[in-house]
Amino acid sequence: MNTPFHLQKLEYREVDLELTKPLVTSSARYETRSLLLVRAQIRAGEHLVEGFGEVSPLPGWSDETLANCIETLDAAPTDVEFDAVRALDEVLPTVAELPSLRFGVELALLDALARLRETPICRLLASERGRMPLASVSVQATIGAKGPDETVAAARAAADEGFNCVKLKVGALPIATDIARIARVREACPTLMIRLDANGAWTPQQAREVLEGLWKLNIDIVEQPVAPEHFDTFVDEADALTAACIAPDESCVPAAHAHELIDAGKIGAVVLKPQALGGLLPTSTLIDDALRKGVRVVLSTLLESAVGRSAVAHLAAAYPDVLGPHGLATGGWFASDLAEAPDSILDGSLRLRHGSGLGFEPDWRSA
Ligand SMILES: O=C(O)CCC(=O)c1ccccc1C(=O)O
Ligand SMILES: [Mg+2]
Repeated sequence: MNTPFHLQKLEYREVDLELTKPLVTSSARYETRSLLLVRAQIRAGEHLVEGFGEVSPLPGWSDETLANCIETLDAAPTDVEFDAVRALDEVLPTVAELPSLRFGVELALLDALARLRETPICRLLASERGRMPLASVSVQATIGAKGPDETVAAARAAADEGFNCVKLKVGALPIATDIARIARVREACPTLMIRLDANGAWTPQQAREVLEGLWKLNIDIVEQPVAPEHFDTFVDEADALTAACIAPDESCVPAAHAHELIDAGKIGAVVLKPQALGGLLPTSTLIDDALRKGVRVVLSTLLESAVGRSAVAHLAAAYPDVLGPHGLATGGWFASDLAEAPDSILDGSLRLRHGSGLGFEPDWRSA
């Protein structure tokens, strides 16, 4: 990835994509997804290539807004030299300060560079570590905060489609309802891997009660049971086997805190969202850290379009030693998207698109 190149142009378009139904979590409700589709044009020797990226901070998830990103991008210099994509932090420091903007611009550069090399992004990333990429990655079915009957129906449908893991959103409904939902899914699907994501909604006391009642149901991971301000103490006070099932998600932002949590050796798993962590490369540093510490990694999206989802899928594919399943089965939430064909998920595995870079070119004109 140490090919020097010249960034000639960095353009963007604002895109609003409609969701099939509002996404409801314990903390927010989203009806459409607003993002910037970024296009970078790079020159290396006599070769001119383009690459695409997506900037999509999720309102309520971080302080950065699309307006901040636009303002910063408008003011950023182009016509700049890079000796490698990693030089982004020095070459465009204002861009690097906003995680989603850094993610989108870095992705456009990686996509362009991979196209220049005529190789998929996953291969570019894997070859840095002397690995071959995976052709498909294991993914979980993410199920929203629906009532017990609907939750069971969604979990059954996922299991019938071949998913071996579901993640239930919890914390938005009364605790007794959540417990009933989880117990009913376990009863209906005895061999399914079940994960939970509370998005920080429970108080430490509530989380303790729920977690105590859950061990019989064989829950794999509980994402962010309590809010970030309580998370570190909560983990410190949890017994070792409970802590092994707890994974920070919101608590992984900023990335420096994710490094701290991984290095402290107190959690069994970590959820990493490259969109919130500043890009694929900063996330890969965190994955390397987690692998060294024996912490399981789940890669996840922040409700991105096909561009952002593909980027995360390429990162997952670049790490054959990271099993997931990853939080990448969210393409179905979009009524319209930036790729022509939907994500190919069969038997709980997402197949990477063949071709250079991301494996497809979003339609710039109609975006
Ligand atoms: O991780 C997944 O399974 C899918 C993505 C997901 O759950 C999510 C999507 C948008 C915003 C927040 C979250 C989350 O993990 O909390
Ligand atoms: Mg989460």
